[in-house]
Amino acid sequence: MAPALAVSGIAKHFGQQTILGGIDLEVRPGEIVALIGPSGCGKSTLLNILSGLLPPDAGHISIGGARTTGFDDWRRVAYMFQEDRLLPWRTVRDNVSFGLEGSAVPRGERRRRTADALRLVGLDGVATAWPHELSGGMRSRAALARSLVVQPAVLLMDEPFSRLDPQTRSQMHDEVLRIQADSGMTVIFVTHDMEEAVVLADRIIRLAPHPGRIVEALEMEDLPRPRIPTEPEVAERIRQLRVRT
Ligand SMILES: Nc1ncnc2c1ncn2[C@@H]1O[C@H](COP(=O)(O)OP(=O)(O)OP(=O)(O)O)[C@@H](O)[C@H]1O
Repeated sequence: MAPALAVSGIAKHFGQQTILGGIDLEVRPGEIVALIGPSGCGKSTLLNILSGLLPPDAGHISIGGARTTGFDDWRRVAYMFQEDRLLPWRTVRDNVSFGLEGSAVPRGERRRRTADALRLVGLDGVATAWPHELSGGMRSRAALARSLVVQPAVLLMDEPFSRLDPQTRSQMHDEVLRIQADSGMTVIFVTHDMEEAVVLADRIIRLAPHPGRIVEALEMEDLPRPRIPTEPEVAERIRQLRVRT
């Protein structure tokens, strides 16, 4: 099967600085990949390139086996940012349906998909609430629903849960794993939280700076799920990862 996402020779420069110096990566359909590495090594830059927001200076990206050529190729790639970016003047439902704005999806289908996405994250009861009425965890769910409404083949997340308290963060991890298992979508996320990396990822990719490059890929598939961070085997993986970074 073709990789869900493949990048080859991706490079990016800002001024004189080489931020990414030739990244090669293949992610298979349904895989969950964590990108880790020290601050400034180019994780967000790589995610911005994978999302189609930022053009690379060299290299190319394929989605589902097809080389990307234009905006439309990224239709089924969703991007969840560190901040939830909810629009305060829109209800929860209208924030979620915003994910489909500008797409060719007809109105009835939009309504249906929005309701499905809200149900999937457990927010169907607060569809008409305003963002300021929501808790941090609910805002995060709304942001996730806005990403899911496009029915993404690939979900990119840049430290999406870093602002949540540990308990809510752990609930969001369960949600992501449940939704991934149901949908089969591919997930690539950036994190500084080694516990998050171990609990979620099938593979952990470590980057190093100057220039940003991949230095290690750790297969995690041998670690049984569900992964409870306090269980000895899981705790040991987290500890090993912390020592390495
Ligand atoms: N638009 C830009 N213009 C100039 N330099 C930039 C730009 N965006 C990022 N950089 C620089 O590129 C480098 C990599 O930034 P990036 O945000 O990708 O790193 P990161 O690994 O995600 O860091 P963090 O973990 O702190 O989020 C940094 O040195 C940053 O200052």
